[in-house]
Amino acid sequence: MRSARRLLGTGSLHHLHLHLHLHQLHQRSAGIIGAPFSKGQPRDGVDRGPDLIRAAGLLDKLQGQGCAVKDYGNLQFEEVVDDEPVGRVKRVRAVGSANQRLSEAVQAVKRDGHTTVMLGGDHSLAIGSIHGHSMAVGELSVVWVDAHADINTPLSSPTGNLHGQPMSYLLHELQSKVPVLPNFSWIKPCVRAKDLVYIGLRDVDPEEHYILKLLGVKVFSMSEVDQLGVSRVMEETCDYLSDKVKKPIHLSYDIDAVDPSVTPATGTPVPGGLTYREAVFITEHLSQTGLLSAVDLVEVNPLRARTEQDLRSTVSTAVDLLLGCFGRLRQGNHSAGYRLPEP
Ligand SMILES: NC(=[NH2+])NCCC[C@H](N)C(=O)O
Ligand SMILES: [Mn+2]
Ligand SMILES: [Mn+2]
Repeated sequence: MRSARRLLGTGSLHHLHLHLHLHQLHQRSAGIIGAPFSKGQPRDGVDRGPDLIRAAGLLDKLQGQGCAVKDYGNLQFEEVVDDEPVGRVKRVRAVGSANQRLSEAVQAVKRDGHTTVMLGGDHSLAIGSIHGHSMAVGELSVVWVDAHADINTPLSSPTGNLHGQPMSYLLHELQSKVPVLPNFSWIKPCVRAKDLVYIGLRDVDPEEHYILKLLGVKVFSMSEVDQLGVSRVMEETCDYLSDKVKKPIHLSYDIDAVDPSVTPATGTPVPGGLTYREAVFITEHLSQTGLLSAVDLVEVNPLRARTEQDLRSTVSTAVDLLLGCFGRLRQGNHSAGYRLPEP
C-alpha cells in the first residue's frame, strides 16, 4: 500500500484502494491491434513487427500472467497511388489514411473496455493511436519513450519522414505551425504540452530541441536517466503527470529507446540507450499506477537485424516490455485465487 500511495499521491486510503482495484481489473485485459505499416519512414521490414511479436508468444504469455487478451488482428491499409511528396514530407497521403483507420480501430477497442496494445509498424502510427485513444477517453497523459522526440513539424523536418513528426500533429500548442496535409484533415489536436513526458532522448534535431524548449515539455533525456536513475525518473514522471488530475496514460514505446546492444533490429538505432532493466522498469512502474490505458510498441524491424540473435533479442525485449505493461513483476507473480496444493 505504501508504494501505491507514493505512486498515486495522497488521498483517502479507501478511495485509493477502490481506484487501484478498478484499474487492476481493467488493466488485465489487452486489446491487440496489429498495424503493419512502414511508410512513415524509408526502410522495408518494420511492417513485419506485429506478426513477429505475436509469434514470440505475446498472447500466451499475457494470458499466462492472468491477463485477458483479445486479438483484433492486423489492420489492412489501402494502397495510395500518386502519393507525391508535399514539400519535403514523404508518403503523406498513405500515412494520413492509415492513421485514420488506426484511430477508428483504437476507438472501437477502447469502447470494448480494453487497454489497447498497438503493435507497429513505424512511429508515425502514434498519430492514429493517440488520436483514437483521446477520442475514446478524453484528456490523456502521454509518456513517450524513445531515442528521438518525433516532434518535427512538416516544415522543420530535416528528413521529411513522418515517423519523426507525429507529436507535432497532436499537440494543441503547435497547430499554428502545422499546415493541413492531404488526408490529415481528420486529425484533431488532442494533447497539451504539459501532459507529455519524454524518456530516453539522445538524438534530438536542433529544430526539435527548439520546440521542446519553446513549449516547456518535460524531458528526461539519457542524461537525466544517468543522473537521477530510472526509479527517480519514473517517480518524477508520475508526480508531474498527476499534478492535479490523474488522466489515463498513453505509453508510446519506440524500441529504439533501448540500447542497440539489446534491440539492434530497428531502423534508426542510437548508441547510449536504456539498459534492458531500465526499459522494463519503466513499464513495471507505469503498470503499477493503474492508469495505463493504451500502449504502442513500434519500430521493430527484422530486416535491420544482422544475425538471428539480433532479431531474437529485439523481439523478446519487445514482448517483455509489453508483459511489464500488464503487471508482470520480476519478483514473480501469482493470481489472487492461488492456494498451495495440500498433500
Ligand atoms: N520514430 C523514429 N525512429 N524517428 C526517428 C526520427 C529521426 C529524425 N529526427 C527525423 O525527424 O527524421
Ligand atoms: Mn526513435
Ligand atoms: Mn520514435
